[in-house]
Amino acid sequence: MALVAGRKTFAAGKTLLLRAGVWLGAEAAARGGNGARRFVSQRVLVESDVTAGIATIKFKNPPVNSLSLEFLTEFIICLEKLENDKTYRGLILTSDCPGIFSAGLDLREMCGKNLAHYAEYWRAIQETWLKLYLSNMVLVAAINGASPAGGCLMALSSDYRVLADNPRYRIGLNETLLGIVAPFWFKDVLVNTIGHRAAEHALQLGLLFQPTEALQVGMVDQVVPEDQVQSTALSVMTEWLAIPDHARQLTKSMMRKATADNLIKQREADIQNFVSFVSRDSIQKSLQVYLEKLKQKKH
Ligand SMILES: CCCCC/C=C\CCC/C=C/CC(=O)SCCNC(=O)CCNC(=O)[C@H](O)C(C)(C)COP(=O)(O)OP(=O)(O)OC[C@H]1O[C@@H](n2cnc3c(N)ncnc32)[C@H](O)[C@@H]1OP(=O)(O)O
Repeated sequence: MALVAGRKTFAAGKTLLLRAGVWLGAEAAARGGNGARRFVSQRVLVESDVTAGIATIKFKNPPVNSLSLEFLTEFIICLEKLENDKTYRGLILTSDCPGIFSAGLDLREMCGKNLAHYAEYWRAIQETWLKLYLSNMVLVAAINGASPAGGCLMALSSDYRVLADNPRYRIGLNETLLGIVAPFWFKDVLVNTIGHRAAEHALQLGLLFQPTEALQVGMVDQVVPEDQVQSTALSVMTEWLAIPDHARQLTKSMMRKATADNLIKQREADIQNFVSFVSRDSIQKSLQVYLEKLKQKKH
């Protein structure tokens, strides 16, 4: 396994510094005789079935799989490796943390940091979304836990969503509850998924849906017993992979390009918007209060 510190070039000629310890290793991990491979990085586990052409990424950033800059850096590298390796036609996204798919953006990346950090962080968020949303692979989200805000966006960016039937696993874009605003491209993805009226309602109220409600509103495609999430994701994947790649990929691109282009053409302005929004005193205060509430919940 190779541990490196280096630079990763992102779109718009910008760079994101890779933190020491990020896995870039080639297929260092175990390679079984049955075509199964397992890549190991610190926060992102990649298991793959080479024969089936299916990889599974398991988020492993305890306690809540928050989308920290370090997590995003590893995640983007894994996605790029899979995307560029024509062995893989399908990717399942799921969590290695019991009960949590992802808690969304890491609030600590948005609090008490300098402007350059906010800009770097937001660029990584944009990059992650663009890579997920425009992936040539079939993406199936096997949602095995709570999935608020940025966690919900990751699921919504997949082609199909299977959610575990557990009332504690709520999913939605709850930004307004934190006193912040979901950016326009989060909103666009939600509108594309559940329609304008339902999205307006959900976004203004910051609704987090229980599984049956999420199914009803169209935020997820299937709700299944918890122990069947992975097997269902796999059988959905098999169905989708039966479609010729070129036809499916062109269709996916036709459906998604305009939404992605909307961000691509104004990436820098979007970063500046985020930086000036999040660095306001009032927003910093709201985020701190929210984080404090999360901490106190336990006591
Ligand atoms: C007009 C122009 C507008 C432009 C604006 C542009 C952008 C602004 C908007 C940016 C978009 C943001 C999207 C987001 O993703 S914001 C993040 C939203 N996330 C949440 O609200 C989730 C919060 N967390 C929870 O609800 C729960 O933690 C849970 C995920 C349901 C899990 O519950 P539980 O298992 O009970 O765990 P705890 O609550 O006890 O948490 C354990 C531990 O983790 C910390 N933590 C939780 N969530 C986060 C997080 N998102 N970031 C950082 N840390 C988190 C929590 O504080 C606990 O820490 P301690 O162990 O230290 O107490």
